Amino acid sequence: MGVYNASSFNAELSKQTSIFGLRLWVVIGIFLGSIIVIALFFISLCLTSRRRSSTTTGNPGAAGHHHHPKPSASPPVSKEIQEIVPFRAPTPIPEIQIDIGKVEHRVVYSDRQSSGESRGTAGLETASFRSSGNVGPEVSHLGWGRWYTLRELEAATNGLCEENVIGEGGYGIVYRGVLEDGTKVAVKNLLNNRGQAEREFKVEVEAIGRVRHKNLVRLLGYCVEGAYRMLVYEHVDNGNLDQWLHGEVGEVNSLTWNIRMNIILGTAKGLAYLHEGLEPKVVHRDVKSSNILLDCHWNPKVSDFGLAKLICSERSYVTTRVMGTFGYVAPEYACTGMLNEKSDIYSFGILIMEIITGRTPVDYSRPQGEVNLVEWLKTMVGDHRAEEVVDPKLPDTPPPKALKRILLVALRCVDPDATKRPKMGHVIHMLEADDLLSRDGRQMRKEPSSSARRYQPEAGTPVNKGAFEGEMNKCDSSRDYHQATRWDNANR
Ligand SMILES: Nc1ncnc2c1ncn2[C@@H]1O[C@H](COP(=O)(O)OP(=O)(O)OP(=O)(O)O)[C@@H](O)[C@H]1O
Repeated sequence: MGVYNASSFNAELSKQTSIFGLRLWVVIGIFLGSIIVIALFFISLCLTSRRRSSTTTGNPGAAGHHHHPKPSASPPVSKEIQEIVPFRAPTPIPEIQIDIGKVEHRVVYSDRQSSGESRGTAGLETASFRSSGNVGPEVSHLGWGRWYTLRELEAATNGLCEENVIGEGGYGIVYRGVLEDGTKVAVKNLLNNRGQAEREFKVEVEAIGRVRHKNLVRLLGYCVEGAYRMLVYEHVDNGNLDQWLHGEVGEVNSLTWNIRMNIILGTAKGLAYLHEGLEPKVVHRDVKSSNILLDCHWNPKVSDFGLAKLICSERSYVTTRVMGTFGYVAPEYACTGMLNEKSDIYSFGILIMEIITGRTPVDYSRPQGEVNLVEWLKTMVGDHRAEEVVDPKLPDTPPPKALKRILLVALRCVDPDATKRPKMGHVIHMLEADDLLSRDGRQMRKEPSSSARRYQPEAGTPVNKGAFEGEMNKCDSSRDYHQATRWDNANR
C-alpha cells in the first residue's frame, strides 16, 4: 500500500504542466525558491535600515561603531544633573565687592579680573568652597547654622512687613522676626540679589557662620531662594550704640562711665577674636557705633561682620576700592587700599573717642578746629584739657586717671603709623589695667550677666602685661602721639 502511494505521488510530480511544458516538481521548486529569495531580500533590507538609524542616534550599543556624540545631541539627563550644571559654568565668575557704610549705601559689583584688583589674601576664602564644588543649594550641608526657606522667614517676619523693620543699612533692610520655635531673630534682606554674587556671598557666610563669640552678633543661617538673599542673625534687643550716643536721649544719657568702659572692653574682645582667634583672621572693615549692638545688660555685640574680609596671617589685602564709613577709615587704607587688622584698630580708636566725647567722628555743625574729632581731641589732650572732652551727657564723672588712660589708648589706636598701633589683645590689657575701671566697674565685672570679665586670650593673642606697662610710657615718632604721651607722663 505504501509502495503504491509513493510511486503514484512520484508519477504525479513527474507529470508535465502547461507552464512551458515543465514538470510539476520543477514548478513547485521554482515557486518555493523565489519565495525564499524574496524573504531574504526583505530581511536584509530591514537589517540595513536598522543599522543606519542606530549610527545616526549615536547609540553606544551599536556594535562596531566608535561613539562620537554630536554637540547638538542632548543625552538623557536626570533632574539632579540639570540643577547642578548651571553652577559649573566655565565662564569667569564676577566677584562681589561691597561698599559698606552710609556714605555710599550701595552694593558694588566688579569683575576682579578686569578691575585689576590684586588680592593679597589669595583665594583662601573661596578655595575650599570651589574645590569641593559645593556652590549650589547644597549649602545647607555646610555644618553650621541653617539654610532657611523664604516661606519660613516670611512667616517669621509677618511677610517682611513694614512694622517689623528695625532699620535700613547699606546692605539692605533689617526686620525683626520670631521663628516657629520662638527664637527671636533679625533678618537682613540683602539688596545684593544678583546671582553672580552668590559664590562670594556664600563663602563669606560659610567662614563667618562658624564664628561664636559673646561679643559678636551670631549669624544663625541664611536664605538663598530665587532672587532673595537673606542673613538671619540672633536678635539683639537694646538698639545700637549710635542710637544711644547720638539719639534723642534727653539731657542725661543712660550710658554711665562704667557702661561705656564695658562697651569698649567688650567690643575690643570681639575684635580681638576676629583678628587673633581665627585663621584666616577676619578684618571687619566697618567698625563704628551703629554696628555695635547692645543687649539689655549693655553688653556690646559687633555686627555686620558677615561681609568682612578674610586675610591670611601677616598678610594684607590690597583693594582698588576703599570701603568703610567716612570718619572711621584708617588713612593708609584710604590712601593705598592696603587692608589689614590695623585698619580696624584705627576705627576702634575713633569709636573710643566717640564713646568718651559723645561726638561723631566728623561734625560739620561744630566750629572749625572741632569738626574732625581726632584732631580736636589731640589738641585738647595736648593742651591739658582732657576733662573738657568728656560727653556733657555723661551722668557721672570719670576717675581722672581712668579717663587719661582710655584717651591714651584711643590715641595709640589712631596712630598715623599703622605699624605703631597696638594689637587688639594688647588693647585689652591696656583696658583691663586695674585703675581703668572704678570700684563700681570692678563690681560690675563680677556680675555673671556682664560681659566685662577678664579677657581670656584666644590662641595666639599676645599676653605680656609688663610689656604693656612699658608701651604705655613709650614715645612715638608721630608728633601728635608724642604730644599725647608727654601729657600722659606729666599727669601721672
Ligand atoms: N542682629 C540684630 N539685632 C537687632 N538689630 C539689628 C541687628 N542687626 C542689625 N540691626 C539693626 O538694624 C539696623 C540696620 O542695620 P545695618 O547693619 O543693616 O545698617 P547700619 O549698620 O545702620 O548701616 P550700614 O549697613 O550702612 O553700615 C540698625 O539699626 C541695626 O542696629
